[in-house]
Amino acid sequence: MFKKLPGDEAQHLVTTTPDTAVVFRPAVLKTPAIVTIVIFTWRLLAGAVRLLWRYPIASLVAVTPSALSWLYGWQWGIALLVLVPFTLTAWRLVDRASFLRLVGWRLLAWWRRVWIYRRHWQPVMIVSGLGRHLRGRDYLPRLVRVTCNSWADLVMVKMLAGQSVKDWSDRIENLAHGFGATSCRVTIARSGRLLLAFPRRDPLAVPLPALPIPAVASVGPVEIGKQEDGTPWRLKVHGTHVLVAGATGAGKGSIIWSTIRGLLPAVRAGLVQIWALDPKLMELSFGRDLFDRYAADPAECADLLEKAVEIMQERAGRFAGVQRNHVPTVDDPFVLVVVDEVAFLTAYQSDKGLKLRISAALATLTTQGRAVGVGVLAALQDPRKDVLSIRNLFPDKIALRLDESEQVDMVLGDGARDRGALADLISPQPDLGAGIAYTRLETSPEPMRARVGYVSDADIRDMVAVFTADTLPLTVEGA
Ligand SMILES: Nc1ncnc2c1ncn2[C@@H]1O[C@H](COP(=O)(O)OP(=O)(O)OP(=O)(O)O)[C@@H](O)[C@H]1O
Repeated sequence: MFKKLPGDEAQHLVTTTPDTAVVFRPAVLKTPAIVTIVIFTWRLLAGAVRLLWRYPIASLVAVTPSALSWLYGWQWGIALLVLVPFTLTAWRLVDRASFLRLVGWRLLAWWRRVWIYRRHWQPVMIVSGLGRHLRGRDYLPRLVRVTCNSWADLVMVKMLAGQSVKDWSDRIENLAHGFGATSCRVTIARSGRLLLAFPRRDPLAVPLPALPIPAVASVGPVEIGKQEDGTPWRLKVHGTHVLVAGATGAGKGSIIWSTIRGLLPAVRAGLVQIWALDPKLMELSFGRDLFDRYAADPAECADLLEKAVEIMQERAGRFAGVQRNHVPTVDDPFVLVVVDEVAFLTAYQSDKGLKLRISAALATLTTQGRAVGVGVLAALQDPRKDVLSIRNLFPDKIALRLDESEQVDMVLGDGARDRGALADLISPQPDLGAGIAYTRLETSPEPMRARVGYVSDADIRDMVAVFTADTLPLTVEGA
């Protein structure tokens, strides 16, 4: 309220340098007290109206006990003060979900707005360079609204005129630390307005066990883990191609196995075939019985990829002019080509002939396969362009823990790290960071943080056991 006015600065300009003959003192005009009183009264009234307008319920809660005491006696005011928290606690115990939706998150948002964001807004904006202090006056972006959900505070901000989204995305670390959060995600709400997400807690801090094998045979997005907001992480594999990049031990195996696990009933029903390429001879050999085709030797891998291209071209010829999208059936199942450590077959392949054949087949599959029901799920450790030149042919990408910050944009596309995909900062400790990933889907530029379930060796053995014993559920989606 007691902001410095521009005139206040002038009072301190008293003289020039001591040895000069010219001394000047700016004229200071005394403002009559009544003008100051009117200004402050006006500000007080405007503030009260604004408060009522923005927080009608909170204002009502604050005003009602005083009004009751004044009208009917203090006992009524006290009774209300006891009754309201009692009722709210009872409501929370009986129906937590409706309490949180209607009251809990609003109260929390109000409290966090006042205690965290309003209190620290001015220093954080000035120090981070998002606000300006010019001639005694602060020019700050406006804090429009704070809302809360189960995992984060969502802060709507009106940028200063002339600011760009990049000015904000370059300062996500300043914002996160300034407001006491571990990270900050920036999204555009509408022209001139941004939505900043500050996670309050990390629902992905604890490893997730492997998800149960679904009861229904479906090729639809496969549930493989949990997203940061607590909702299931569903990975689409039919109708797209997915590239998974991560340093060694980041959890690439978990993504591959969780996807296979989710597709298992559909494989049993004949709607999906999984073709596995395992040049490292480690990851996929474990579940060989689950795959329709399996290759480890580079020459066999080249043959297998060319076979997939053949099926793709045969289907393309048959579907031309008849159907534009593939519907999985027993006659034309969805073929998922899973490649573990694709760079072994491309960049690190010493046989030039094989390397050319494999790269050409992969490029053909990733450019033409999705409409005819042939998809590629490829994992790699090193996302540099020379390691995998066809990186951009994968519409959907997943970045697990990466070694360097520059690799994030290589995998997820330009600007992904600035928007909050801090894949290089994921903990290398397996229980804290393995399986945590940022994904960027073809349909959305915003990176999403999630953790995949951990499919252990015992889980894979169980999968093979139920699959070979034919004890999987065989309910087909939509049947
Ligand atoms: N989803 C997960 N949740 C928790 N821990 C995990 C998860 N996935 C993997 N881990 C842990 O990380 C270790 C390494 O995982 P994994 O072998 O899948 O990584 P990778 O990226 O495939 O490594 P590499 O490139 O060396 O094959 C596992 O032994 C396990 O302890």
